[in-house]
Amino acid sequence: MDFVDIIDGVYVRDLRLITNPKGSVREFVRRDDPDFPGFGQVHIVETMPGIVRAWFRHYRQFDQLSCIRGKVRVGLYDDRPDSPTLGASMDFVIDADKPVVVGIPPMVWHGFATAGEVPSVLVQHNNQAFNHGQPDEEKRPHDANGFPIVW
Ligand SMILES: Cc1cn([C@H]2C[C@H](O)[C@@H](COP(=O)(O)OP(=O)(O)O[C@H]3O[C@H](C)C(=O)[C@H](O)[C@H]3O)O2)c(=O)[nH]c1=O
Repeated sequence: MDFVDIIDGVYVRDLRLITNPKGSVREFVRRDDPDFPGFGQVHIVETMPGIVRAWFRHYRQFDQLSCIRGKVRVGLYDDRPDSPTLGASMDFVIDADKPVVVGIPPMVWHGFATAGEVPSVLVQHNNQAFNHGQPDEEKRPHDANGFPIVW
């Protein structure tokens, strides 16, 4: 699942999964990636079945995420007035067994939900550290008006 340009600046890039009798290895983010946005922090997000985490957007922060357990539905919506893909949305499922990295630029609305019956786990790299006093984040309810994706 390699796709780009459905929403300007978003990408979904396949990660190589190396498996052997010991288990598996995958590279997530490298500083020599052509699209490396700079290091901020890495954090892990577990989400229970039936839970929707949406909607969010960041003013300055670039997110990169990958599913490392279970499956996660990802929804993205572009309402940036100056974007060539204004109005576009993406709605797809990522799977720990078919690893991808999803890149989400600042100001693109995004949300996640566990797809399936087991808790999902995302590993997330952001190009800035979470500011506890003043998060670089705007939130809307998952069922807010004006979004083209129904969770
Ligand atoms: C991202 C982040 C969050 N937090 C705190 C802030 C809250 O007190 C708590 C998360 O609470 P909750 O699970 O209600 O969060 P969501 O509203 O689902 O959103 C969070 O998880 C989704 C998946 C997002 O991508 C958001 O960026 C993130 O804020 O962890 C931290 O202490 N450090 C961090 O780096």
